[in-house]
Amino acid sequence: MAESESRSIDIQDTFFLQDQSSKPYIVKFSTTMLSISLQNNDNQERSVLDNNTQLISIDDIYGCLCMKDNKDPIKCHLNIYLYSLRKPKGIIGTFSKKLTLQRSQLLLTYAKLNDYESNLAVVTRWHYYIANAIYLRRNLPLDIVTTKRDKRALVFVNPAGGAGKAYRLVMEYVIGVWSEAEFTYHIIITERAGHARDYVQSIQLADWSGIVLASGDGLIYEVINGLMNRDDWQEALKLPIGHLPCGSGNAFITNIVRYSQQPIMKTMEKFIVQAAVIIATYNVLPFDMAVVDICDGQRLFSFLCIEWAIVADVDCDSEQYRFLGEARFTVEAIKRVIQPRTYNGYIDYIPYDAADDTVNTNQITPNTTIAQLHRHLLPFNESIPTDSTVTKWRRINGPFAHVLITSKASISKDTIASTKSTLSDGYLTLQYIRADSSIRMNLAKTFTTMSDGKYLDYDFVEWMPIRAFRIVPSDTSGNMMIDGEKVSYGPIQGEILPSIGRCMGKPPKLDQVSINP
Ligand SMILES: Nc1ncnc2c1ncn2[C@@H]1O[C@H](COP(=O)(O)OP(=O)(O)OP(=O)(O)O)[C@@H](O)[C@H]1O
Repeated sequence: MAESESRSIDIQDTFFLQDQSSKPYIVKFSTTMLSISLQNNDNQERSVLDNNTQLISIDDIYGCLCMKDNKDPIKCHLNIYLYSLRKPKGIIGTFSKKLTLQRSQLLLTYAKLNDYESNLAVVTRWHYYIANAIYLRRNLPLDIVTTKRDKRALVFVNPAGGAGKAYRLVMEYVIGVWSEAEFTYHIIITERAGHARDYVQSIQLADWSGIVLASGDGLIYEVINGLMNRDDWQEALKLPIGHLPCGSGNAFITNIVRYSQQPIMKTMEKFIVQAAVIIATYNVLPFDMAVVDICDGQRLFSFLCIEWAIVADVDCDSEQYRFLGEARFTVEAIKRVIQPRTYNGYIDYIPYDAADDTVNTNQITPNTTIAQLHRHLLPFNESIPTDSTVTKWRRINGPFAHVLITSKASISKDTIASTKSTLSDGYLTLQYIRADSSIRMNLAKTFTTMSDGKYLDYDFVEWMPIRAFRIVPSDTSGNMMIDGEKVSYGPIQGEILPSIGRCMGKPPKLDQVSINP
């Protein structure tokens, strides 16, 4: 079927609904909507549902499958899978007006013709139209459509991530959704730290539709750095990355869901289903990264944050409470607020200026070098000029209590560190708190308002959008982290790489329709 033809389909037929098997319904499908109406005796159609519930938006359908009836040898079913805002089930739904995202299914039964093969042929045609409409509404970039449509996603499951439940969560909550969506994949269970990084350095890029990490943010960082370490990193970067939240922080998928404007599901089980549906029906979205040089000479790539001071200490030292899952950060933060440390050194930075010359991702060709991405940074042995009349660089001297540089809004599921950031806004946000006589009180206020980012409103928290930075600690030991992974302690510098990554996400939904099939 030509693409132009599939974009303008308009089909209708008569089906039975699973729970109302004696009444025929007229079902229409028109690329963006499925409508269901009861057929009257005089063959007229009549809406069976109230005004809010008679239409199903294609945006809320994540898959459909044809199935044989297990009793009647002639009937064929079209099972349609939905993930949509609905009233909660049971007693909560009776009293609550709030809608929540839920999986549901609509079973349409076809039995108009006299034999199973003929009924199956009709249902197969419906399946084809609906599946194709789901694919087309994803609006994928041409290179993905032409080279990746029949490819599987490479999925890494980290059995050591979070509270160690990744494999169980994937089997219990993800595989079913992906079968219903006909999303194909190949699973690898990581055997050690560094396994996924090594693996992606030698994959054939053409073999895979994308890479999915069932893990926390640490494995995403590993895979991004594995891809960036390839000679063909320019091509490798085009593989979309998906995230199933199975770690402690799970910031990557949190930022993706935030961007989609869907409510973020509270429980781990519902959150992973939400991510599985996004991945199965993903749009390709760009995300910002940062190139980061560390003191031992390594050049690394960050998608989330560069931590020093108290946040790095909390992140690193909470490893001992890994069995607590996300709660590990809270336990360590309380300890650190009671006994705060001060961190000496200085921070150089270039303020963000939208008019600045930055790397345009469309300009990245197979010949682009990493050095060409790295526009503002100088070798560590060259000091940064600080005369503001001749340079864009500025300096802030410590001592500090808190220093954090982020490229996304959320640095974990429960922490918003930059309320205005999106997936790809083209800047990093530098924030810091000075170590002064109110340090304990200021840190207590900060940690108790991090869940919604309100701490950024306090006068003692300073923050600004920046293009590049260099942090030079004067202490010789401590914790320095990139995306939650510990790196060598010492001077660290970095620069934003706008929109250089691709992720499996969902654009904001402007026309959300409420459904109740
Ligand atoms: N089989 C394995 N055994 C031990 N460690 C592993 C294994 N596979 C991966 N890792 C390492 O586990 C580390 C943490 O992984 P991950 O990010 O998935 O979980 P997390 O740290 O709990 O979550 P978050 O990063 O969101 O806080 C990563 O650095 C990764 O290299």
